[in-house]
Amino acid sequence: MHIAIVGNIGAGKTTLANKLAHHFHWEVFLEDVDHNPYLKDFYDDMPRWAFHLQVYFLNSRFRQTQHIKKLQSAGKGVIQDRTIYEDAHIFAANLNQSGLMTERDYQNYLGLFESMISMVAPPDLLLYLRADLPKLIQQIEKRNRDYENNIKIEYLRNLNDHYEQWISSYKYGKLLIVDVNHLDYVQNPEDLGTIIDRINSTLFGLF
Ligand SMILES: Nc1ncnc2c1ncn2[C@@H]1O[C@H](COP(=O)(O)OP(=O)(O)O)[C@@H](O)[C@H]1O
Ligand SMILES: Nc1ncnc2c1ncn2[C@H]1C[C@H](O)[C@@H](COP(=O)(O)O)O1
Repeated sequence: MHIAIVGNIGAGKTTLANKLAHHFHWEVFLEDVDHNPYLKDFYDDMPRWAFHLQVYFLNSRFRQTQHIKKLQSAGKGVIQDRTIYEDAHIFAANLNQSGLMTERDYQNYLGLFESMISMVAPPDLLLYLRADLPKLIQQIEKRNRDYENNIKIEYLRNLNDHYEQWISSYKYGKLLIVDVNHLDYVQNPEDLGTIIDRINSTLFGLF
């Protein structure tokens, strides 16, 4: 079983991924953030580092999918924090449309993505954490990563628009949308229980 958690920056993916992995006794795959050699530079100068960062994330995410595939064939359950689809359909697309990644670099990137995606199996369940801008901003501030302090509201809004568009046409498998605007699964175990019930119901028909 493979559940992938998707959503904008600060939506609560990592927090939920860890909690679900603990609950189901499955392995968790987090993003390569702390050792990412481009992320800080990217936030300082997006046009300069957009292509480098996208190639880095794409490769890191592709490796992760191959690792997940092996675990799945060994019968293990996996929770994944963010997917390779978001790199291309959300982040790279947004950078290109916002004029922060040239058409030449974007087409080059897409070529690479297309070559890789045929070898990627979609998750059994895609769990989308939908959050409005105030919730995202509040949680990004709460997490307080230096390099995210100057993220523009416009950037988050554009990403949210891309998420909504992508989710509305997602057809690779089961999809569960969770509105996290009024959920606090950090403090409130009942909120976590509600999400777990919905996962069980969507995946196994249980409640
Ligand atoms: N539903 C929630 N309610 C309250 N706080 C949350 C919730 N989800 C996440 N947080 C907090 O918000 C911050 C960002 O969450 P995180 O899981 O790192 O988001 P993401 O991985 O989507 O970027 C963390 O400090 C986390 O504890
Ligand atoms: N593909 C990506 N392009 C640009 N930025 C990305 C990409 N994937 C992740 N990120 C950034 C967004 C955040 O600053 C960190 C971690 O993501 P988070 O949603 O907080 O887990 O990496």
